[in-house]
Amino acid sequence: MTGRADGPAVHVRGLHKRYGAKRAVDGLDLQVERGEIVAVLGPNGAGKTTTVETLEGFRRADAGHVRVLGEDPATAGRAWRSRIGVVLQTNDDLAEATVRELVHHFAGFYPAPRDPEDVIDAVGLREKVGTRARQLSGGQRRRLDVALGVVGDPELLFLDEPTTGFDPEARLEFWDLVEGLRDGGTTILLTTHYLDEAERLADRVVVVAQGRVVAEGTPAEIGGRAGRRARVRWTVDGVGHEETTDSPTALVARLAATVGAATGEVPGLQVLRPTLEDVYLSLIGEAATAAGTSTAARRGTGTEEAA
Ligand SMILES: Nc1ncnc2c1ncn2[C@@H]1O[C@H](COP(=O)(O)OP(=O)(O)OP(=O)(O)O)[C@@H](O)[C@H]1O
Repeated sequence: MTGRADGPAVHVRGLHKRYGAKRAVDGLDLQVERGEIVAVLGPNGAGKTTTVETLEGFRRADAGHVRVLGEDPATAGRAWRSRIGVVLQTNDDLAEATVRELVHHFAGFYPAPRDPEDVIDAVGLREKVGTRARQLSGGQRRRLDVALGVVGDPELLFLDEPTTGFDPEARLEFWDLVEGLRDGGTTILLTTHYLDEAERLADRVVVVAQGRVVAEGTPAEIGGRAGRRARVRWTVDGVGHEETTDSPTALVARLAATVGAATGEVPGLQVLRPTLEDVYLSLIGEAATAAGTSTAARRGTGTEEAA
């Protein structure tokens, strides 16, 4: 196998893709290092699927430099494809086959697959090995999709909204599975609308809006999250108080010495730090405002010209 550890897994500069007049991807840059889990977040229509499908070789870019495992997906051949894993929805044509038959069958497509029985264990389908695909629940079916995506032992795995429709317990188990794949050396590019999923799994988060990256960083630091001010709440005689501060520990110590002096407790005390969701919503809000302003500016110019 060539260069399993060479260069970034994904290197994209200035990716553009239009559908008619719609700029779905508008100058997007993205880098994924080997061994990372990167989560791509963004509102509906931001261009995530278009980007990911371009990286998978299913769509052609209009412009830009795209390298996935060192090759251009638009021209890469079968050997390259066997090094990436794509989790597709289980094809209905295969619904009569059992879990075991499908995982073994797919393993046969790859030059150096994982042991199919290990994969069945890893996705938690041991009890369902003899069950036909059409008889699986939605969450079990998605696990089967993942099994088929990883059985080839990919270097790079694309997971597109993998836990949509999962119950909470299944999501937790799935997250363990993804972390196990990362610990085994698989690079993972994840798209998700679940911010808790990104926070739990991602080494880095990339926020896409209007076809571009508007922010990226670790879940703890993206958008200046680590430096954002904390809100401290407490109550005195049933009346709520709130203060925003850079030094919540000092404020809490002061409250303990004053409000809490008599009982040793500060009633209703809460220290609230910005969540990933707070930061994400403000980032895409800012991006929408900026885009709205520039659209309005363009429209204004157009109107003047027409008048
Ligand atoms: N085949 C297509 N033909 C025309 N327009 C398309 C096509 N695919 C996507 N688009 C448009 O391109 C834009 C980006 O779509 P894309 O599916 O990449 O977004 P997304 O970020 O994946 O959204 P979601 O979170 O809803 O899956 C949208 O405005 C969409 O309507």
